[in-house]
Amino acid sequence: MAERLKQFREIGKKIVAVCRNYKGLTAAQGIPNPKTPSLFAKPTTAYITEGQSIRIPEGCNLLYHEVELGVVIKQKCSNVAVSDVDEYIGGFVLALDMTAKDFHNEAKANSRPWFLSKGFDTSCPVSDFIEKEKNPNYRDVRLWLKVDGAMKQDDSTSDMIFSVPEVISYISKYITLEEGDVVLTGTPDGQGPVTDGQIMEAGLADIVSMKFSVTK
Ligand SMILES: O=C([O-])CC(=O)C(=O)O
Ligand SMILES: [Mg+2]
Repeated sequence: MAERLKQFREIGKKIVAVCRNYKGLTAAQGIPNPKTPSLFAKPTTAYITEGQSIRIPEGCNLLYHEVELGVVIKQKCSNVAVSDVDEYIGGFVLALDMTAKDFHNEAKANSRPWFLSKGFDTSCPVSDFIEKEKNPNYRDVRLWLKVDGAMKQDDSTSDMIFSVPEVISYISKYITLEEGDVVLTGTPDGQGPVTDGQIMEAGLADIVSMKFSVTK
C-alpha cells in the first residue's frame, strides 16, 4: 500500500486545500475563525519536486509562500466520521501552497474565482512521500519555512482551527476522496513574499526538509 502511495503525484486525482486554518494566522489578520473549513482545489499539474524550480507566473508581481502539512489519502472514501479518518490516512507530505497573491487579492476584490492564483504550474512543491508511521504526532508537529536562511514560518499543527480528522471528515461529506489525493491543511502565520533567485527551505520537525528556488 505505502509503495503505491509513494506515487501519489501520479495516482492522485486532486489536491483539496483548506485556507485560514491556523489560529495564529486569523489572529494576525484580524479575521474571525471560520465556522467550517474553507476549501479550494489545486490541479495535480501544480506538483513539483526537489530539483525543480518554482516559476513566477506571467504577470505576477507578488508571489507568496505558504508551508503546509499535506495528508495523502489511502483509499476512496466519502462521508467518513471524524473518529474513522485515521483508516483513510495513507501518509503525509510537506507542501508549499504557492500563491500569486496579487492575482488572489484582485480576484477576491472582484468576487471572482481565484483558481489561477493557487493553481498555476509549479504552485505545489512537495517533499517525498512520508510514511504514516514516521509522523505519528501529526496533531502536534513542527512546521517551518526559511527564505534565504531567515525563518519566516515556524509553528505547530496543534494551532490548527480544524484538526486533520475534522478537515478530512468535512471534505468527504461533499467530495469523494480517492487514493493518492492530497489534502493541504492550511498554512500557519508568517506567509509572505518570495522573489526571483530566492531559496526556500522548509521542514516538518526532524522528519523531512526540502529546498526550492524561485525563478522567473
Ligand atoms: O492563501 C490564503 O489566503 C489562504 C491559504 O491558502 C491558507 O491559509 O493556507
Ligand atoms: Mg494555503
